Amino acid sequence: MPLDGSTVTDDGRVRASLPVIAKLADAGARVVVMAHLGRPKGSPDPKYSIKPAAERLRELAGFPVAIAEDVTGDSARAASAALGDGEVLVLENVRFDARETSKDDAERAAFAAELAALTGGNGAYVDDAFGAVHRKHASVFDIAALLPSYQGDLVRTEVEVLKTLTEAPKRPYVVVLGGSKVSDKLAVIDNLLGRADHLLIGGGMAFTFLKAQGHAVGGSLLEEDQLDTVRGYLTRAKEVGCDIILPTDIVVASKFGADAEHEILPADKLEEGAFGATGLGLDIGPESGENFASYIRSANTVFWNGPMGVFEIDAFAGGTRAVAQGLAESEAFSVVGGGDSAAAVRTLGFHDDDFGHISTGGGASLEYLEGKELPGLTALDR
Ligand SMILES: Nc1ncnc2c1ncn2[C@@H]1O[C@H](COP(=O)(O)OP(=O)(O)O)[C@@H](O)[C@H]1O
Ligand SMILES: O=C(OP(=O)(O)O)[C@H](O)COP(=O)(O)O
Repeated sequence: MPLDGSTVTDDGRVRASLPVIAKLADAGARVVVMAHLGRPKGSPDPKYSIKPAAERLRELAGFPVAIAEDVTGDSARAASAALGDGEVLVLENVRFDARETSKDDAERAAFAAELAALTGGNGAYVDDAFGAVHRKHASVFDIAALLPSYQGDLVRTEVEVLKTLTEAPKRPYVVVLGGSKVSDKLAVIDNLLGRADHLLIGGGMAFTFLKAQGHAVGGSLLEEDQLDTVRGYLTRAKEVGCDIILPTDIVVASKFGADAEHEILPADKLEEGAFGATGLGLDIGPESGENFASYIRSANTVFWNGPMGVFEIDAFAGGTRAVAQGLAESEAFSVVGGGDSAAAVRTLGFHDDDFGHISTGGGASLEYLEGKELPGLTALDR
């Protein structure tokens, strides 16, 4: 009974996970899907329940998909024991159990053993969760020590595409970074500096760069403790000949919300507007969007991770739309990475074929590009 570790979160990821699950089920396997969603703090927060994604999977699949009420508890054990050949069971969010993400090897191993036991002891593990291959988690890493383990088609395809970016990117190579997981992404910039020709920075992390240059950023996202690191990046970028391009204008809002008042301000005068020191920078401005798009149009390779602003609210979607439009018009080979970036381009009405490849892993693809060892991949080699 194979286990399939898939990050079935948004619709794009559900669709991306479906082929491997369907292939295993069609071959008559009993498939237990281990999936995570969001970052719950190791307890069952209904906001992060996997059920809506599992129901979506059921709709798309056209074959029986059972949904467990827990991860490795009574419900999961009973449902896995009742699975027939060619049937699929989706466990509740594996991150509802704190041992999934524990730093303690023994705790993770114990949880992995409970997951592996759901196969009845004679199963296999298929890792198709590309979005989580950079995590040393029980359902990604530890379980591979307990069961014969295989790479899923999604993971294989993602790695093949990313290899083309690390081995011989056609230049100019432009990397566009945004989003809100700022501390995750700052760390990868160090490595990208030596590889990309132009690094365009929008989204939440732009404010740590603007602040590092001495500008006030009001109430915008900011990682104070990363300022020295960012200053180091700015210096090193000059030394290695990589241009770091920051927004020159910002959409500043009175508060976070669809009904917020907002205005466009020069990036070096963010506190001089109507909302003073409490204004929130929620998108790059139109001048920056056009500038970013022009770099993208003249690139031969583009990697994009993270929306340029709070694209979920129309007033703050302009920067993300401009970058997506630039990509759709560009001849470059492009990779869009990250669950939210993929969701953004689809929400804004772009189609998958406007881009070279839409990756299901934001953090994972960044760490791959950095050349880091990814636990989910090394576990399979082992
Ligand atoms: N300036 C900003 N301030 C606050 N949130 C932002 C800003 N820019 C982008 N975001 C948010 O970042 C989120 C996506 O970030 P992240 O999870 O890092 O991206 P991904 O999943 O693509 O790697 C979106 O929900 C978006 O609203
Ligand atoms: O959403 C995900 O990745 P992404 O936001 O980096 O694309 C994955 O599910 C990994 O999530 P994590 O960053 O909470 O480990």
